[in-house]
Amino acid sequence: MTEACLGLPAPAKLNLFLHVTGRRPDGKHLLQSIFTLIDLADTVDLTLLPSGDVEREGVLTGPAEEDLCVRAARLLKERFRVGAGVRIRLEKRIPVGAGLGGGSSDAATVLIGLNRLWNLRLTRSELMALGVELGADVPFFLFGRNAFAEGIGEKLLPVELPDARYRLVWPGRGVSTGKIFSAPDLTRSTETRKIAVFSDSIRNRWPALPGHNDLEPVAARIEPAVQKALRMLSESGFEPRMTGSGSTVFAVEPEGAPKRSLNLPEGWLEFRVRSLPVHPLASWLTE
Ligand SMILES: C[C@@](CO)(OP(=O)(O)O)[C@H](O)COP(=O)(O)OP(=O)(O)OC[C@H]1O[C@@H](n2ccc(N)nc2=O)[C@H](O)[C@@H]1O
Ligand SMILES: Nc1ncnc2c1ncn2[C@@H]1O[C@H](COP(=O)(O)OP(=O)(O)O)[C@@H](O)[C@H]1O
Repeated sequence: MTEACLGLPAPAKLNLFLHVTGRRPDGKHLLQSIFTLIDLADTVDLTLLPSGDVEREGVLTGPAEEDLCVRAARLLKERFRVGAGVRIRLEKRIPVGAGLGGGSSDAATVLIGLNRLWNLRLTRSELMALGVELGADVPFFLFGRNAFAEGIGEKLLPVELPDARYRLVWPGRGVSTGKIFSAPDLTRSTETRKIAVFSDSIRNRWPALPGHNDLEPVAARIEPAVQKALRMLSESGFEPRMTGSGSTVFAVEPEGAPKRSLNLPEGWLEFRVRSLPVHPLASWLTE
């Protein structure tokens, strides 16, 4: 029997490094990156509605057409001519526009949950092909485990990462991904490297992170709070890096290091998180 109500996790991600290696003919940027899942998560509640409506509740107040949960549900409903509907209740913990992939992860969780609630029996790769229509990070969350990414993030290979604790600082505001990618001073031609170069570096040099984030200097220029967050973590003895297009900065927290909180400006947030080896819903994804 199919459940009529599901309460599901949507974990955040970090980009351990992010290289911009070129552009596609449509202007989107080609990347190389390692994505890791972390245990900071939103909760998505899905309730089956026989009426066929897609309804939403929660803290996001923008137009429903821009809500990635609603867009994910409507995409599935229209593509597979589903008669049933859903009420989506979102409990948001992942800051918005933070480079933590919260919206993409929420959308991926909606796809995974509705696949079950609406009894669609779509495979992981079918869900990933739908997911990339919603955003470049969505396929990663449907892939279900830590990954080396190429293309715009849709070409994924599994990668083994050490179990790690990370310290995150969200500097009180988000940054726009579009603004970062359209900046004239963005480096767009970092040389493409083989995945082995990055995995060897992780094996031999951890907790030092491989590579760098090409989006970091641009975000730090556009949003001085990002620069300040990097400086604060660095002055506290960490080796900070920005995730994705920002605004969150993070650092590997060495095992056994003192757990002192940072003295952050008002409105900023600090998170201590652990890496996840697999997505909490990985067992719901079938080949
Ligand atoms: C940078 C990354 C890395 O994980 O994540 P975030 O930091 O946003 O979480 C992603 O590539 C974010 O991809 P995605 O989430 O699809 O970006 P969107 O907000 O849809 O993109 C906003 C705009 O940025 C540009 N864009 C985005 C992705 C890309 N690979 N090249 C681009 O040029 C496009 O002009 C797009 O219209
Ligand atoms: N469920 C959602 N959670 C967060 N942001 C969402 C969601 N649905 C739509 N958005 C929009 O997506 C944009 C990117 O949000 P988010 O995924 O949090 O950031 P990032 O891409 O930096 O990781 C925001 O501008 C926000 O308005």
